[in-house]
Amino acid sequence: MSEANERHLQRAQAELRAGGAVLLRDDQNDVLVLSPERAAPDRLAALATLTGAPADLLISRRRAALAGLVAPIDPDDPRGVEPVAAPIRDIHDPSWRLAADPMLSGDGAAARAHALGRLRPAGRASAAAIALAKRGGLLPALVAVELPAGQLPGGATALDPVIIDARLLKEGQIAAGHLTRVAEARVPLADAENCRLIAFRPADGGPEHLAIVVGEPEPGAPILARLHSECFTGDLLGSLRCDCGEQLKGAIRTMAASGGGVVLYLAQEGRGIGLINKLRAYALQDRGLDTVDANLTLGYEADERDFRPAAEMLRALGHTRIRLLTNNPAKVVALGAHGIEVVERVPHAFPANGHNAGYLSTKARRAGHML
Ligand SMILES: Nc1nc2c(ncn2[C@@H]2O[C@H](COP(=O)(O)OP(=O)(O)OP(=O)(O)O)[C@@H](O)[C@H]2O)c(=O)[nH]1
Ligand SMILES: [Zn+2]
Repeated sequence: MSEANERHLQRAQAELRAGGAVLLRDDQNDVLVLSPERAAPDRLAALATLTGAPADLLISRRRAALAGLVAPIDPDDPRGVEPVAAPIRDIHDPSWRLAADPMLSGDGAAARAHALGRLRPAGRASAAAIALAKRGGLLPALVAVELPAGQLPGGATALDPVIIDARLLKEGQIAAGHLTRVAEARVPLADAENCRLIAFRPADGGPEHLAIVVGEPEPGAPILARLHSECFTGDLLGSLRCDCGEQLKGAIRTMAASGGGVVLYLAQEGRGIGLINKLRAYALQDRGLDTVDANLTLGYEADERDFRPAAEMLRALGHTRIRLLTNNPAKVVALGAHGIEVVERVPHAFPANGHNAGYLSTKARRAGHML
């Protein structure tokens, strides 16, 4: 993707996050959207009265099923993450918001069914809008109106939308972007005195990824490496809900004890759904869902990560053959697909504590982790 397009996407994402409107253009039809968790009620009302037709709530098919709008859908059915559109009968009647509530709280199925009309599959521009919301760490639930391609009704000018080409959000184009190595410093760690941090900045202006270079890993040799997705709760606070803190410190210690290695600290909090949504997923887990179903309920995939930036960083550091510390076979496959040879998978498991046994067994049972 060109730098101008990356910049444009970032602008659209920021606008949606700030409660503003985005118009996504496609050759079928355009769609004008607002995020109901961010946009002011008067803006939502202005959007809903823009054309003669009602505005739609765009949500995942699974969320629609959980909200009682369509028949239940099997947890492993891939159609669950497809976006659907449900007409909002009256934007001023807050019942429709129950289907856009992260927790799907209350016993609002009847109210939801009354507040929302007959569901239909979302078009391409709407699917792109949902991808934009996900990129921005928002709940994938949007209020939208469909417009004929290339037209913007007079009333829409007041909403002052950022206009983007929906095709920019096609999968594969959004993620990697090229990375620029921007800063480097020596940072002695308690567990690894000889340590350097190298920061990489994505072209789209997204958050930076870090390489934690422990010791002196030899370029060309199959070095020890770990892909570690950011976990504020586990890495920083020592949360017992997951195993991230131990895995991070454990990797650094293992590398320091064996001559060196590289931990890639990836800005992919919550397996790519962001911290806010991870906290929402935790709240759903406290109601009995497992980590996979919690993500799916929010309208996210079980794992939204793209490991291309990791492969790119390894290549930039001169390491194309690695021994990967992981229990996750998907990381081995993803690196292989992006030109990094994983010559060995090194198991990286830690004993369960009193809080994360269920989390770990779900990883093994539903995400194929070798635990
Ligand atoms: N959505 C979600 N993310 C979680 C949850 N618990 C931990 N995470 C995130 O999961 C990620 C953990 O990733 P990693 O440890 O890199 O990877 P992994 O897929 O578990 O694979 P390993 O290499 O075997 O550790 C971090 O971004 C955490 O924030 C959860 O319950 N829900
Ligand atoms: Zn964690």
